Amino acid sequence: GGERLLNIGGIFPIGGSDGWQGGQACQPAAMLAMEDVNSRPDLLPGYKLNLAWNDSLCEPGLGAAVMYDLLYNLPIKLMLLGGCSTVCTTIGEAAKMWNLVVLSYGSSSPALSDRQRFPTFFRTHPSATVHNPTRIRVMQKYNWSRVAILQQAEEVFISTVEDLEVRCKDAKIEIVTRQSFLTDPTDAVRNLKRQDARIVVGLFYVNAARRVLCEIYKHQLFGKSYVWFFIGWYEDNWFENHLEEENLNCTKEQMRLAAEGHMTTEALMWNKDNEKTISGMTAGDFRVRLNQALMERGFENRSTPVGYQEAPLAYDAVWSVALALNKTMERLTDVNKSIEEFDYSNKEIADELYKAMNATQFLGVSGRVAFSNDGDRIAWTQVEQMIDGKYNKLGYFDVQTDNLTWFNREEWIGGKVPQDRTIVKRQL
Ligand SMILES: CC1(C)CO[C@@H](CC(=O)O)CN1
Repeated sequence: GGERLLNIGGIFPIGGSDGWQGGQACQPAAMLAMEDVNSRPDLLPGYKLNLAWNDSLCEPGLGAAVMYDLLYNLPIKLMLLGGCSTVCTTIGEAAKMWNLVVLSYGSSSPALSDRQRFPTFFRTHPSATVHNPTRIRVMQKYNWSRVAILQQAEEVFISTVEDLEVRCKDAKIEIVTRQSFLTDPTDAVRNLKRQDARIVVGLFYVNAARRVLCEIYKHQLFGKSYVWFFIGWYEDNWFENHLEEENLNCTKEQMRLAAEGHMTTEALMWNKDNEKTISGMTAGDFRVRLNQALMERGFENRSTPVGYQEAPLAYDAVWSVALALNKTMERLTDVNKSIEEFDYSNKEIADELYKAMNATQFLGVSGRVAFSNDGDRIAWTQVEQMIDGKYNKLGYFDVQTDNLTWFNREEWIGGKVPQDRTIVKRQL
């Protein structure tokens, strides 16, 4: 009661069917964090953080309209929370006109790691390029120095592959071929076979992944002589679902056979269950509270809403904002200024807010929260392998310390590590 408000804006992708409707779980998660930071007497003393938000449907046009509505109406907002990549490329670029920091909990596009275009953009969601050092590290572990790339022609995968190519060159790993397709992977998969590709990195959305897997089956590009790297954030039995409705002419058994043994990489978005974080909760505690909040909104606990996996990123994004505002207020007090003077044109305060966000460091429910100079989330990744139709954790990779934690659980169909090329035995 009687506290003054510090206002921030929020744009969440909730409705619609394009892109990622992750606001369904991320907006409730953000509200949990709002509750928690506002009940901390040591944070923003004398003030209460207030979030004004609206739904972008993950559409850039509507996202821009929501942003203008937030910024052309009082109260003045001190920062913006953003969701999916397409919306963040729009608001992230426009925000500099209002000297506003934009913090995204749900954007993976590598294009957003560009300080020229997005000078005030940060994200608690890692860029899709976070997988690449992990892919390279696993290739080096098995001495694979001849690999192929198969990708869907989508912006996020095109820019991820560009990053992967640079890293392969640095690591002296030859990319024997790079095949891309729009919707039908038939020709691309056939070309992989023609080039005798054995170790393939596949980058596509989950519906395209099913089409690729069926082609892999038809061209027999699976089994003891092949290793496929797929993306790890598809739903668990993605390769058996929706086969009829997507007109896949492969049976469940054929899809399972083709999928056996493939590896995946993904960014870790949930901290280790039992470690206490800045809020006092463990990630396990957070999961319980999030499930409760989602039940109260009518989500049955069977159907996890879109964005459940990314919910810790939204929770930690609000903590990042609160900590940055807190640090800025302390610094402004030292120079006899107040954050209440911010009016979108006050560069001095905007610079303090930027510097505070840039220096963020804390343990959140999504793990250690820190940003690179491009505003990118620095995150751990995990490697899994499909064994008997189930994903087994093979290890974790921390790119900052170049540390690979490996459990030695991998299994190879032929009983030994597949080769990256045909070995021609010389007749002695
Ligand atoms: C891991 C995934 C599904 C990647 O896309 C993000 C959405 C986006 O980049 O627009 C959300 N998280």
